[in-house]
Amino acid sequence: MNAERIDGPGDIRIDDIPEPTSRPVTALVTGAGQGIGRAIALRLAKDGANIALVDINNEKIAIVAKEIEQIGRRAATIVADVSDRDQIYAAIDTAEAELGGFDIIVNNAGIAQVAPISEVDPDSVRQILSVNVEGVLWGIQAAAKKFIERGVKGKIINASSIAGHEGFAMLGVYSATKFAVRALTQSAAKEYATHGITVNAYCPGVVGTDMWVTIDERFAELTGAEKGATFDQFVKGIALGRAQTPEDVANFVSFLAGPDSDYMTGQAVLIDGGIVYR
Ligand SMILES: NC(=O)C1=CN([C@@H]2O[C@H](COP(=O)(O)OP(=O)(O)OC[C@H]3O[C@@H](n4cnc5c(N)ncnc54)[C@H](O)[C@@H]3O)[C@@H](O)[C@H]2O)C=CC1
Ligand SMILES: CC(=O)C(C)=O
Repeated sequence: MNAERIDGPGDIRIDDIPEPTSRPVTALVTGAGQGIGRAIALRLAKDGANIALVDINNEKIAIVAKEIEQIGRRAATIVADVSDRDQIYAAIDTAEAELGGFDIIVNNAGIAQVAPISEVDPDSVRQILSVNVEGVLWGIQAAAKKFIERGVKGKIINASSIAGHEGFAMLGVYSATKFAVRALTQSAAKEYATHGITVNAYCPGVVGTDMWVTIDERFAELTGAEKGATFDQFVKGIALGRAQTPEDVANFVSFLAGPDSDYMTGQAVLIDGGIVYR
């Protein structure tokens, strides 16, 4: 038997199994100041990446930067609003200049809106569309341009939600933005595949972050529910029986950012403990 061959069917050679990436990669994470974005930034740093932390909140990303330095990776803090296209392009330039590369973008920043459809108004709709949809769109566009310019087979990873697979009462506009993220993910995957760029999305369920505190408070105002009751009710609907942690999401994003997902593109994967089944 050829010593380089692995027993079993097929024609796999040991040499064909990829080595883990040998150089540190640079990942840019938006909404990295807290919650899911912070957990993703820390996890990707543990995986070996240097991290560009993008957020509108400077104090929060400064704290996360210190945590990343404790892990032994480098961090750049970049204050930018994802809804502003120029700021996203500038953020990527800064990340590349400060960290010496740019390989992965996680378009994580997002905001929630809780309102019945009968009450939504044009300003609030424009605001959530600009952050959750335009923010992801500009991130995809700017990252893909840079990857193509540099010949990098980069990874684009977007935040959708269970609400991107199913419309929820009082979350209609939010749900619409997260369906839109799935559409952008699929279209971009098709447009950029020939450059070796992959585009995927993660769809969390009920994650105990500040976003859910706000959602719960707003449900309480609108429905008269006790504070905490809406969150508890959503958690009761989770097959695995507990709320999701930001780290549960980050574990999956680590897979999307790493070489094991190289043959996957255009997918928006539910990682929700069993709430929505598709
Ligand atoms: N918390 C949850 O249960 C779920 C969250 N998601 C999505 O995951 C993503 C992260 O959510 P969380 O960590 O829970 O939110 P969060 O509200 O705890 O944190 C969001 C972060 O994004 C930043 N941010 C907000 N607007 C921004 C803008 N225009 N530009 C740059 N940064 C901005 C905030 O300053 C904050 O640091 C969002 O896209 C959200 O829609 C999806 C499914 C479930
Ligand atoms: C916050 C979120 O994405 C929900 C309620 O699905």
